[in-house]
Amino acid sequence: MALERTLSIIKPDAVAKNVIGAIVNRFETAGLRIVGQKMMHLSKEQAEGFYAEHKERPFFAALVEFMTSGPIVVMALEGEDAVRKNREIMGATNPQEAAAGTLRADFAETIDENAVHGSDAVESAAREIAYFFSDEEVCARTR
Ligand SMILES: Nc1ncnc2c1ncn2[C@@H]1O[C@@H]2COP(=O)(O)O[C@H]2[C@H]1O
Repeated sequence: MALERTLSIIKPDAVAKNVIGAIVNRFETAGLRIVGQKMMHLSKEQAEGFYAEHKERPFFAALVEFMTSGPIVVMALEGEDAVRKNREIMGATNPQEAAAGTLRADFAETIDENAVHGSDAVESAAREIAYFFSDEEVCARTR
């Protein structure tokens, strides 16, 4: 299985609930390693740019408003099969459909405020990591 990197965002609702550590613990327990991490408060332009693929969707304005409503934690996660593993840990986009024990089942109530984001493919992961992190801010694990 391939060593991959993926982008994870702990969204403003989850940061407000003070569950950053609980969420990070799920990733680490599953064998994913944090190779980049920072807290940010996105500007409208940063949020619009990150979610540009959704700009024609009816929920776009609400999504940008939500993602700029408070700080977020962005992380580059590394591990075997990291993209799929992250998505499995997160659960379905809509928390009402998320499997028991997943982050969205445990920490989110609505599809609009669903606690976490994760890249959906290796290609989008590379783009999304580069959106938030410079090369120097992603640190290969050397031990
Ligand atoms: N109908 C919808 N389909 C997909 N995403 C939605 C929808 N409504 C709101 N969203 C939000 O838009 C976000 C886009 O990507 P995320 O994985 O961050 O999580 C998604 C949801 O929080």
